[in-house]
Amino acid sequence: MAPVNADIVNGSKVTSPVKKTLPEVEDNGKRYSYEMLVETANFLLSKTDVRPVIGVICGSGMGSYWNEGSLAENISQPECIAYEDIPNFPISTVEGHHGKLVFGYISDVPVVAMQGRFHYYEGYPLWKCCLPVRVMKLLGVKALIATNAAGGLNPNYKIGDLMIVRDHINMMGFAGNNPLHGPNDERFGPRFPPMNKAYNYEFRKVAKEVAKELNIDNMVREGVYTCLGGPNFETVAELNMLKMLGVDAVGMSTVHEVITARHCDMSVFALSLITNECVTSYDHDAEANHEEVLDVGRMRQDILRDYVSKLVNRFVKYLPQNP
Ligand SMILES: O=P(O)(O)O[C@H]1O[C@H](CO)[C@@H](O)[C@H]1O
Ligand code: HPA
Repeated sequence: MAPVNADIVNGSKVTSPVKKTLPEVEDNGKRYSYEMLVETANFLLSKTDVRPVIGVICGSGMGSYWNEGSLAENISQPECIAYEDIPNFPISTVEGHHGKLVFGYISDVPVVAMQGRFHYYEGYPLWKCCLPVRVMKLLGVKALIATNAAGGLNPNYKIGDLMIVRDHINMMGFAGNNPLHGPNDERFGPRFPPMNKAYNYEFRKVAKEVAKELNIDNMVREGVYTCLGGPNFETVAELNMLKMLGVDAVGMSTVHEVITARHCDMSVFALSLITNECVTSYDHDAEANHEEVLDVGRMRQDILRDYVSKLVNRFVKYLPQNP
């Protein structure tokens, strides 16, 4: 048997090499009412004059932290509010996820961006991971742009490609884990929302046109995303199963956010950055890791920033008008 690591276990007394306070993420089954989220939205509206119509979720390494030149940094007249200062909001615990809402303008369109999202593996139930999406709705947001880092399962995909999400497979939902699980508040949306038009057709069409205009169509794909619970990356057998099911890219987010957004009638566009190749053979030496995910995000940040800026500018024409 390998000797016990003396840095971790000192005699019978277990010590931690790095002192770290872990965040409280347990909710003890408590759900947030419509009224509580109205309180959160009103708090935010009192802190800024920006009235966002598009919400952006920045994926891992895709503006999820403040980095010169990143998508989030491209927001003009930015007003940042830390998650920990927002009533009823969870806090970000993942490396590379900053934990701030940024209000401001992209291409002169008022937006709110999440610099850091919430994942199931952090310990949050799915409804809580998606709480910001409902808050966005209450702020007046009409369309959601969700970006994510994902492993490329489609053998034609290369690291650094962008995948427009055409559809998803809700693997966690198959096991009954759904952000809409529990009592339904009709003020957000119906008990049984349809999902066959989850990813807005016009947005996807425009995104392909814009890719051509920016001369990046050789790296822009369209495919099916799935979200697994994480935090471990997948086994070879799991990835081969997902491949058989028609999955093109694998991640640990987005699906529940999209379901929540569609439930409350927001239009949705989602974009995956392929940060690593999914390993589907036992002969392959590579191992997925989060550092690579963040590095590829940095590598593609300029392209992503310019692409999303142009998308915001074009999507705005397709937003439903107020009655
Ligand atoms: O989906 P985002 O937040 O972009 O991040 C992806 O990258 C992380 C793994 O490296 C996971 O959190 C996965 O979901
Ligand atoms: N699997 C799951 N989530 C991910 C991956 C992956 O390969 N890459 C980035 N997020």
